[in-house]
Amino acid sequence: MENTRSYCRKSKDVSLQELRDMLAEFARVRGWEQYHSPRNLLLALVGEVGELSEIFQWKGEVARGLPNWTSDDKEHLEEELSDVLLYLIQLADVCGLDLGQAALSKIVKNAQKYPVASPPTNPAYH
Ligand SMILES: Nc1ccn([C@H]2C[C@H](O)[C@@H](COP(=O)(O)OP(=O)(O)OP(=O)(O)O)O2)c(=O)n1
Repeated sequence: MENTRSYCRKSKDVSLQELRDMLAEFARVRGWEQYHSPRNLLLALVGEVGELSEIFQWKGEVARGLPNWTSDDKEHLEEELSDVLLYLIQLADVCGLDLGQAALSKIVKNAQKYPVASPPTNPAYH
């Protein structure tokens, strides 16, 4: 499992559980579990959110689909988004939480809070 080729397999769908297990193994074989406390992972996550923000900084509004971005720019964005996701998954894991189930529950809650029949403007912005 701990080889680059197994990380690079092309998969149509990858589950949060699969990513969680790969990350746990990644940390375990490097002896990094001791550093992966909830607080440290949260700080790492926030740091990566900062790196993600830098990509958009000073660019002005960006069109959906990023039509004018180079493939290098898009690859950089993919990497920073992944860093955020991977730290988020690890944070949930070391907190003993099931992030996939939590997200599903939150989507249900969101739908109840913002029913389709509510006014046309999104109340979250008011
Ligand atoms: N203790 C660590 C260190 C790294 N990673 C993983 C999660 C992220 O996906 C990635 C972060 O690695 P870097 O700290 O090297 O950050 P970047 O990839 O953003 O590199 P740089 O900051 O040089 O752009 O590696 C991890 O799980 N645990």
